[in-house]
Amino acid sequence: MALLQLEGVTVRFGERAALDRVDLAVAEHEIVCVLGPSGSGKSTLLRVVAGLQAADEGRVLLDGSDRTRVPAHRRGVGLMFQDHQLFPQRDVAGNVAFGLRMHKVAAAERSRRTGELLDLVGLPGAERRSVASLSGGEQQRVALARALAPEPRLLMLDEPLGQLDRGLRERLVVELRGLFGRLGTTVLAVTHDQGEAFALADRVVVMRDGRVAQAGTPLEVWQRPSSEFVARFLGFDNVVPATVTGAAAATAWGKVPVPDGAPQGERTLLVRPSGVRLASRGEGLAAVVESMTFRGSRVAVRLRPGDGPVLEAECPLRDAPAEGAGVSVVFDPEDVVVLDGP
Ligand SMILES: Nc1ncnc2c1ncn2[C@@H]1O[C@H](COP(=O)(O)OP(=O)(O)OP(=O)(O)O)[C@@H](O)[C@H]1O
Repeated sequence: MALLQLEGVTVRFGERAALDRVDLAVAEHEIVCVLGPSGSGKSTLLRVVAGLQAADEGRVLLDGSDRTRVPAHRRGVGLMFQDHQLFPQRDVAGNVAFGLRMHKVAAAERSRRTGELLDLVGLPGAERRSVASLSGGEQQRVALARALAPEPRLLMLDEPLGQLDRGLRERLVVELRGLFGRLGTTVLAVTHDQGEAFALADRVVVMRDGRVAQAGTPLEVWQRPSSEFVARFLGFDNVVPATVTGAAAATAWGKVPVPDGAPQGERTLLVRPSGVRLASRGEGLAAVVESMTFRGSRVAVRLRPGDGPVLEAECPLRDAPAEGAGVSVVFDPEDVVVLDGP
């Protein structure tokens, strides 16, 4: 049975549905990340599960029992907000133990648990430090320890690493995944950052205008975006209308080979940059190298073809072409995805 289940949940603000008949299940011990553009309903989803926002329609079930009308403080879910909202006048221990105090846990047990949690989040012995003296990343860890202290069955995180710089986020996200794995915490997290979501989650849910556009493992979503919207949201730009006939598609870039068994007819085609191969002049679609972005040992190449829209290609650093050079492009069907629908 799912630990958390949303059935047809709708939340309206005036005419507009911030959530529109959302169905979602989160299994025990699962880490689910909700992604989507600004305004797609991510925070509203968390607030409805936490009981901070009433649902106009539908049900929220925890452990199979309907909690739609149960107030926030009795739902047994933990929530960590974007701006981590630590109490500035309390020290680190005072912040971490806050929820335990609310639950009337005795002082000795509180301090034992606080020490244990600070070890867990990588801040051993920080009990007496003032929160103002902590770096952004340390404050984030304290906020996390505070959210974990009452041992919620379900922990909800709203942009958990939102304020931190990229390097720290990348490190913390790996630590968090390990931590949740060890504790067996079930997590529903919201983030803008795809990299973060894909690194943290067992499953990602992409939202669009209050609805679930796609849900799946990071690999599934990355390999097979369900729509042009999801493909573009993931940062793919090579998306064009196509007519698929047999093993090839007619596009603005000419004929593009498609994988075996691809759906036929009027479709939308995604070509991953890794499937745009630069060949010796004369073999395929003629294009000019417009610009390049260096990403470690690989180069993202922006191409201006003679026909059709700009193409993003990717190649190893050693094969990087010269800017302004004329090249030929051939497409690798392995990296072509025929999206469902036109
Ligand atoms: N209290 C409110 N009153 C009126 N409209 C609201 C309220 N809360 C949210 N909305 C609207 O509902 C929609 C979804 O908002 P929500 O905050 O859930 O989006 P989000 O995906 O979390 O966005 P962001 O990534 O910018 O935080 C938006 O159009 C927003 O303007």
